[in-house]
Amino acid sequence: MTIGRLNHVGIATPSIEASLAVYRDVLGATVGEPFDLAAQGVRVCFVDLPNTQIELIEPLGEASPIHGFLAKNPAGGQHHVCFEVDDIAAAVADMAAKGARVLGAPRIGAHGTLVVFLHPRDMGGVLVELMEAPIGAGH
Ligand SMILES: CC[C@@H](C(=O)O)C(=O)SCCNC(=O)CCNC(=O)[C@H](O)C(C)(C)COP(=O)(O)OP(=O)(O)OC[C@H]1O[C@@H](n2cnc3c(N)ncnc32)[C@H](O)[C@@H]1OP(=O)(O)O
Ligand SMILES: [Co+2]
Repeated sequence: MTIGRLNHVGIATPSIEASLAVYRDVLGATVGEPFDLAAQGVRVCFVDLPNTQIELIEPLGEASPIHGFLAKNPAGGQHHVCFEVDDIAAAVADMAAKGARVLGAPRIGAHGTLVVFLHPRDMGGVLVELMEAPIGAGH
């Protein structure tokens, strides 16, 4: 497996509305509309940049996978990086064969394609998301 483009950087925040205001009103970026992704336990808002996206994520309740992160980092902060891959099943098999802990089965992510996470202890302290690139993404 070879990782492809940096699809997005995930930023955990206690308030999507406050964070998107910073990107839109202070930094001048184009921000999308926030939406709930209940299956992943997060509310999401994308910030469009010329070369990638910022993914603002706010927890939907205490069962959210980012609840613990925000308990340790109440102001929020960088949570994960997401790289595109061509074939997520092949990527999962390759990562497992190389000893990286794959966190659960692939599931539909915020872009409507399959995503999977790799444990930060096996990724140099960074939570890594692999995302199957949309067909026709042209990379
Ligand atoms: C919007 C949908 C989707 C998309 O399409 O883009 C998303 O991005 S959803 C994003 C949120 N979802 C996830 O994060 C799912 C995967 N995450 C997990 O399974 C867990 O969060 C976790 C990574 C296993 C952490 O579990 P948790 O119980 O919160 O923490 P622990 O205390 O057990 O942590 C163990 C260990 O890992 C360190 N850690 C935790 N989170 C991070 C992080 N974001 N970045 C770097 N390191 C992290 C934590 O500090 C512990 O380290 P040690 O103290 O050294 O053990
Ligand atoms: Co993400």
